[in-house]
Amino acid sequence: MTERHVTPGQRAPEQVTPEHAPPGRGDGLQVRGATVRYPTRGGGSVTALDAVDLTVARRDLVAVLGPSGCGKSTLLRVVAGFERLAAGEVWFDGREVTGVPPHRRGFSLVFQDGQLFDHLTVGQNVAYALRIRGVSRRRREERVAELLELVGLPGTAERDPRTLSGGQRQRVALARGLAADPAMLLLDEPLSALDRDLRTQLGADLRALVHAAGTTGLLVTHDHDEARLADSVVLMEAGRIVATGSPAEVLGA
Ligand SMILES: Nc1ncnc2c1ncn2[C@@H]1O[C@H](COP(=O)(O)OP(=O)(O)OP(=O)(O)O)[C@@H](O)[C@H]1O
Repeated sequence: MTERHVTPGQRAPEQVTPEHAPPGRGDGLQVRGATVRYPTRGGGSVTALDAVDLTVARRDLVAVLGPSGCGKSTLLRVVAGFERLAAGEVWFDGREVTGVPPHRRGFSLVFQDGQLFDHLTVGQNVAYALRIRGVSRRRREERVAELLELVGLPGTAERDPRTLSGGQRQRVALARGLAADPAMLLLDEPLSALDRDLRTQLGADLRALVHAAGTTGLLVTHDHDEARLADSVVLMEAGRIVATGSPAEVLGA
């Protein structure tokens, strides 16, 4: 993130931060004033996101960290295009995408449990988006081999996903998410279903993977160690961003 060294209350007056720049300028993701309210039973509403500003520079991996219910997943869904905003805007690479439906944003989502298709092979899972796009079989096979290599599972294209470990399945889910060259990779607690060792292993690779794939990543997590893997960390509380900076700045050394 370009405002990596800026935390609330520490902004030098002469500094022009992306928050103050008009949306549309600059590469990467800009969320401006995003507000999401959910209706409650009594006819009122709960504010899940309260005028949130978020900037993610292209090719960075940013972690959104915070306690349960603080609005992390809602923010991720706003970026993905699954939430109706009560106020605010979402821009990517200088283009406003606020009203653009999820499948037209060119972003990929990876969830906690990977959600692989068990009736398909590993390779068919990874190639899924390419097949829908009509990419030739030969090119698909090449790309699948590249991606499986990238996630540390070379030579597994013919495997049945049910024979893989939890960590391997998450790697396949990441490869599948990257197959269509997404402009953004949106990761919702991608490691939390894994046991500690696998979490450490895959976590250590995650930032390198995002960088190697040349994509921009947003990682939602409630785990401090997981957040440390990112280039920068955004800390949320009760629907607001309360700190932004490098992992050391936000979480301490
Ligand atoms: N569909 C919904 N209808 C009503 N309220 C919702 C809905 N989705 C989320 N909320 C509320 O919005 C707030 C933010 O929820 P969100 O799922 O974004 O939090 P979170 O930080 O991702 O939590 P967790 O880590 O537990 O997944 C919470 O108070 C939650 O109860």
